[in-house]
Amino acid sequence: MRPLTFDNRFVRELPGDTDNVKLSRQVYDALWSSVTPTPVADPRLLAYSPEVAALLGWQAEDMNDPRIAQIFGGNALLEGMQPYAACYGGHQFGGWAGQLGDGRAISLGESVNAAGQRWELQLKGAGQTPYSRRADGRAVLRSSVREFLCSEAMFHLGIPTTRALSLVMTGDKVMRDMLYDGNPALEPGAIVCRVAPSFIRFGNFELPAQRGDLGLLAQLVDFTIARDYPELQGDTASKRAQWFVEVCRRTAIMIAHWMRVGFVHGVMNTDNMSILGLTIDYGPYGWLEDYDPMWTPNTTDEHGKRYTYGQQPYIGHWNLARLSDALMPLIKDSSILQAGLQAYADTYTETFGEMLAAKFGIVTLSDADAPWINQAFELLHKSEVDMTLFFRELAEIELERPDLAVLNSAFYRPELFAQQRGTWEAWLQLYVARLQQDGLSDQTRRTRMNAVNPRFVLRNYLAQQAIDAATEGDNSQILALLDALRHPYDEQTAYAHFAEKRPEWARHKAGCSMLSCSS
Ligand SMILES: Nc1ncnc2c1ncn2[C@@H]1O[C@H](COP(=O)(O)OP(=O)(O)OP(=O)(O)O)[C@@H](O)[C@H]1O
Ligand SMILES: [Mg+2]
Repeated sequence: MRPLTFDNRFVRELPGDTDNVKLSRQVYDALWSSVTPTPVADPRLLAYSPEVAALLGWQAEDMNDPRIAQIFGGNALLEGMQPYAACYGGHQFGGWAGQLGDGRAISLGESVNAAGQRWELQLKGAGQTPYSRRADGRAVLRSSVREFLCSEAMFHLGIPTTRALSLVMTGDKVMRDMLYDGNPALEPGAIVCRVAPSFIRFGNFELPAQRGDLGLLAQLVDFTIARDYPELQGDTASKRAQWFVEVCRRTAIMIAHWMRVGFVHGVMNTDNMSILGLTIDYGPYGWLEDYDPMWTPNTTDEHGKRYTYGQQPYIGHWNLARLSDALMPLIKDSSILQAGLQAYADTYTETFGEMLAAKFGIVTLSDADAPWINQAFELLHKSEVDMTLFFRELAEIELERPDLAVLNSAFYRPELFAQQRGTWEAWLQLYVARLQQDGLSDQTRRTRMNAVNPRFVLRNYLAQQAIDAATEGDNSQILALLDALRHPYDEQTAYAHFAEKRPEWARHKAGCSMLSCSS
């Protein structure tokens, strides 16, 4: 196996915990604790991402080395790794939750590849840390398969995200109450190795701010700017101001992409918001099937409906406002923070507007387009239409012979389509008239639309089928899905079965239509 070069700036430049016990506790005056992964019984590599391996400088022969399962199962370290768990807090479901920290994520080190790119490696489910609270620090197979596949699916969809290098089954069992209904059971354990330039979250800044530790806060802010935003220029105050605006901008772009593809994060607490604007923590996430802005996959949020699809742009703003509260004692000038929040709103509106235009195959949207676009979304909701299939098939409309039949496969309930047929026909006329104004050929429009409207997303039931097979010892579906999701905008007829709408059996099944945070 080719060696990796490590340059562990986070632990080298920032203060760490002086106490070396794993015991769950409050950690002050420090941003991390040194902690090694807890060994597992029989680590086996179930899958890996060749693209992420390549980022590190590894090829198939490196990944086939038996030491890979040992390292990414937490039983061995590579030369240069300095494992640690980060100390952070967060607002969860709208309230301040105090210290949280990496309860089960252990960063192994910051590898620097031949091109000079920094990729931090982090195990999720590697055992207890000082931040585990009352939990075991482990992760189950089902949640690890979901994290592994979705990280890579999101990347290939063009969405900023943490990546996943490997999926290792540990050979140990983990006790979980999957539905939080008082029926805990043993499940197979697994570990994902995630990869990102940085795993710093909004919550890393909030915790020292809440504790009034301005020195620590300033150190972390200036470290983040120096390591992760090296392009920012100027004196310290100016860099901090530009940085906050940039964090806001990136967060807006990330969330606009989620809305474009129908991704619902499910648990947008501030400890799950990356300072780089990357999608992080693939827990109870889900993909919209029938279009419903009020849908959330997270059973914990079933009644609160805080983290539904439609709320995400607003929650992004709310979370940035909490980050801005944390930075206020440091940045002091509220107009700077206000400018950042305004940049969030403006960037979101502009980016999502462009995406919406592209999704419908329109060159540029204007206010005059609002009525027919709003009507389209109302109809999608009322008629129970699959969002992904709708936009993909909409590209097949021909201006000379517009025919609603191209959309047939997107309807979950044909009887609703039949009932609302007149409204749909009227809408189609408006849409076609609007397309004619742009004068694009059918072919040009189709190509443009298919570049932003995926054929393949990680449908909730597909992930569950891959999990069920893996639990029986068959990883072939994980590999097939990983492969299909590599080219989400291509037709890939060989994978047509992964593009089908949710089957009826999955409508109310756990793991397919609803997920708890238990993982
Ligand atoms: N130390 C832990 N051990 C086992 N399970 C945990 C632990 N910490 C969190 N979890 C599980 O994960 C759920 C979500 O927790 P949280 O958002 O803190 O982070 P996470 O999912 O562990 O990981 P990350 O944000 O790093 O992706 C919790 O409801 C719990 O089920
Ligand atoms: Mg989390």
